[in-house]
Amino acid sequence: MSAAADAIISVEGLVNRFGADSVHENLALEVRPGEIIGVVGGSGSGKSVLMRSILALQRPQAGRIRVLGRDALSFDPDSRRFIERNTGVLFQNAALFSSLTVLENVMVPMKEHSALPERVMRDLAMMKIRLAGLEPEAALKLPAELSGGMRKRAGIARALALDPALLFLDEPTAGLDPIGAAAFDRLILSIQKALGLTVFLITHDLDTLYTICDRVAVLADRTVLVNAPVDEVAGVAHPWIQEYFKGPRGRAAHDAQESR
Ligand SMILES: Nc1ncnc2c1ncn2[C@@H]1O[C@H](COP(=O)(O)OP(=O)(O)OP(=O)(O)O)[C@@H](O)[C@H]1O
Repeated sequence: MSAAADAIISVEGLVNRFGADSVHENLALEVRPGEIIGVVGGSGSGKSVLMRSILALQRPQAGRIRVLGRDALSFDPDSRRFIERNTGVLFQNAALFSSLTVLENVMVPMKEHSALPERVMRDLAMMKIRLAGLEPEAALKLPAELSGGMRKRAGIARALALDPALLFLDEPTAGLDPIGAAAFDRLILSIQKALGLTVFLITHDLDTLYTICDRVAVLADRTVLVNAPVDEVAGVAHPWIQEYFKGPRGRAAHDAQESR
């Protein structure tokens, strides 16, 4: 079987343009089952647009996108539902419903996609809340009553509500202090291992790349320049890559990994 056939996400020939602005031209990306792929690139390089295209929240001008063996750009409602049912997403601001408690937020996808009795949904939602590292008391709180880190954990619990095969995380450690960010990295890794998930992770956080990502895809020049293990990527002779990985923060993250 070819690598493309093995891929859990496969993107080919992707084109995204907004008016005269071209964001992606002939972009290709493959994500393998069970890996954590870190997606990096400068601000405005099109990381979120790529994630939104894969999730069919945004229609590209051209390209083929397959997710879990289905055509992600198909209008067929069964394919759409299958992908939605098997995909969890943590958006940048966690995007929780502000008038619902954490527990109710986690139950939203269950109510939409399953016919389980309310009591069973509650028990399952409590399991996800614990899995995301929240105390059970957090379940009855509103998002506004939580810290930023706890809101992200609540967002993870909701993303895991339907036991997805694929988890999308948009800058999960943004806005967290370094200790909170390191704890969140550990959480992502432990959940990924426990559940055998494939994780698509947009980040600017070099520590995240070095500590938990199996491969790193760099978006630059409107395409994926390279998709490889972090040490290989850091050696690629491209101005943005060199500035990012060999600048003071990149060197510190690399040295921290070496001393682990
Ligand atoms: N709906 C839209 N309409 C017009 N332009 C858009 C739209 N969505 C994104 N863009 C543009 O596409 C480009 C890529 O945006 P995107 O949000 O994907 O960047 P990013 O790599 O995620 O950036 P950041 O790291 O700052 O979050 C930007 O120039 C942005 O202004």
